[in-house]
Amino acid sequence: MTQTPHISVKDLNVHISGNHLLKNININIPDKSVTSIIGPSGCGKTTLLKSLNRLLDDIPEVNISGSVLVDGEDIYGPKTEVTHIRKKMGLLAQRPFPLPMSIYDNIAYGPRIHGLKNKKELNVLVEHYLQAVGLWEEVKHRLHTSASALSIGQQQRLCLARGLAVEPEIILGDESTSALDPISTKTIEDLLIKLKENYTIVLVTHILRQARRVSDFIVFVYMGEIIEFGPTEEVLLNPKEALTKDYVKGFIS
Ligand SMILES: Nc1ncnc2c1ncn2[C@@H]1O[C@H](COP(=O)(O)OP(=O)(O)OP(=O)(O)O)[C@@H](O)[C@H]1O
Repeated sequence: MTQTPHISVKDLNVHISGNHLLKNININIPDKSVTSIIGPSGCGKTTLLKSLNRLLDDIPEVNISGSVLVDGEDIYGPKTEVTHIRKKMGLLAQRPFPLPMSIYDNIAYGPRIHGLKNKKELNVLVEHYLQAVGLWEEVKHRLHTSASALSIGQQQRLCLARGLAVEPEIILGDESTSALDPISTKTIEDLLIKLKENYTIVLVTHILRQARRVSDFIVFVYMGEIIEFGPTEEVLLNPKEALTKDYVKGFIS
């Protein structure tokens, strides 16, 4: 793989309540590209994604060993602060969760927490990130109305904009289009393809066609193990491993 890794996972093992959910995970996730994690239900896709920004920490009876290097820094290192790690990553969940406030305040929320108070600068920033997700024209006349009045697809783009406004380097998406209609799904997919110019993107998806449309690289996970990792066309059209072949042909689901 020629691209520089942005995230390097080394010998990662995750146990929850004694169950070995991720087994000896080793992977270099390339910078400024889309990597999709695919695999059957319950194979550990979301667990792997969550391990990348320490979202597993709060689970009772979790045991994590190995390392996840982001920009060369081990996020599980004893001196690493979780807030510092999370600031680098924006998470787009399955369903949009706009904050119970206006469209404007949703975007301004993160920058305000980080100390930005100047109204003009906030205005510029709110417009910039709403433009970035293609929402500006749709909402510019109602910025101070409640975000919850937006459609689900618009809310998901708002959540993406809210995440981008704290200037992460990495976007993590967990089945981020599963609650959306086909048009909103396409809008989010097109946005992710555009955003990879500036961000490293890691997605979990169970939709193979989506993985093919948006990803540069595919990780196929089966029963907590990485079976195959490589460029999208190779893994989906010409897989090396028998298990991957069975999965892409629909023999295992
Ligand atoms: N907090 C938890 N406590 C106990 N078991 C868990 C927990 N989180 C996940 N698991 C178990 O870990 C396994 C992997 O779950 P995970 O959500 O990572 O799979 P997945 O591949 O994302 O599945 P799906 O496609 O169905 O969302 C499953 O057997 C699940 O029940």
